[in-house]
Amino acid sequence: MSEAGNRRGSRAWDESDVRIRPNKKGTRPRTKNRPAYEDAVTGRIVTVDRGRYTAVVDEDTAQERIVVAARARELRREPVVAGDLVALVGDLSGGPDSLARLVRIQERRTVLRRSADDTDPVERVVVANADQLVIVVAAANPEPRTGFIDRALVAAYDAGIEPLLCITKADLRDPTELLANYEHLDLRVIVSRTDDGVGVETTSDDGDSARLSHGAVDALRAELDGQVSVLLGHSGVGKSTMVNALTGSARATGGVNAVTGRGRHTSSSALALKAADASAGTWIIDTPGIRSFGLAHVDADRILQAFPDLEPGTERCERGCLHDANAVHCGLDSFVEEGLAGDSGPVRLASLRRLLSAGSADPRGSAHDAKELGHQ
Ligand SMILES: Nc1nc2c(ncn2[C@@H]2O[C@H](COP(=O)(O)OP(=O)(O)OP(=O)(O)O)[C@@H](O)[C@H]2O)c(=O)[nH]1
Ligand SMILES: [Zn+2]
Repeated sequence: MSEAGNRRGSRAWDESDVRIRPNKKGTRPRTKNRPAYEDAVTGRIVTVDRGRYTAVVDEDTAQERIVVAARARELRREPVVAGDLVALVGDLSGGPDSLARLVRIQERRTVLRRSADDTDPVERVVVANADQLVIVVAAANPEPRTGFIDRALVAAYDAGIEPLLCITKADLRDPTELLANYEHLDLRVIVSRTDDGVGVETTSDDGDSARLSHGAVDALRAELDGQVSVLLGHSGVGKSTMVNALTGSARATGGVNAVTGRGRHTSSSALALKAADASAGTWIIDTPGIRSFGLAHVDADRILQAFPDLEPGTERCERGCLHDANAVHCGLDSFVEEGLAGDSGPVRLASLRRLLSAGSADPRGSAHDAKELGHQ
């Protein structure tokens, strides 16, 4: 992960930021043809809707404002998504009907992709530059699915994004049994429940009131502080109830208007929201309609990085070993048997293998899962 200084405001534009169409003669170096855009301003994309890119500029200053932009022609083929840091030129006033021009996309630190599914055969980038993936699962109603959690963990590890498990509705069922599946992972867990007496008053996007326990909301707020966090969860788990508790009334009263200058967010694209009373750079990216992330290109070695106790054991593996349950002569077996990964080695290896199989690219399996996860 790059330094915090790169996170916002800086203009670390890279030569590889953008593909410029080759010039017709093809003789001069491309850079000479590129407009300098010296007056470009950095914006953070909060949402994308029908070819219009909503960005926040001069973030965390008195001039913070929302600017709507269209992509410059040379960027037409580049996806621009929530969380992207972009260079904007033109009318940056943010006034009604003003339209800026988006001329460059800053190199992304991380990328989350949506899985291909029946409605869309292509894996697509949905969120850029996230630091954390908050996997929101209810202890009950709806029933938790460990397969969903496992796939989300794999997607996070693969993307180099820190996962965090948020269990909601612990007032309905004790989540101890569910959490036992994850106790051998190095995974932060926050357990949330309603607290009818003194809980944080909040409302779901559907208008249901709830009081969430202060302890959980505060703990989550602390984990999110200063970070860009993506929230992922099935419909009904209490995600919007929690997001509204964290972002305050602006969103609960319908709107992203505080952030986007528009009415209620109806499209299913990701939406970045500013957390209330948080440090600069604290963003929560909600992902309506996105229930899983692409696992087609998952690299076992990247998952292994989340298991530093096991990783040295792969030196014993044959080249191309997948380290999964079907691997023959996987060096991890003897490494763990000899106790080199400590007492928790065997259970950690079992967890690793479960995750590796959750991320396996069985086309029938993933199509089935995509349906089960209720993709929109
Ligand atoms: N018992 C209990 N109910 C909760 C809790 N958190 C949220 N709820 C309720 O669960 C229902 C669903 O919550 P939402 O916040 O709408 O869930 P969501 O994940 O945003 O669902 P979608 O809006 O469909 O994406 C609402 O009636 C909430 O009041 C909780 O901790 N305990
Ligand atoms: Zn191996």
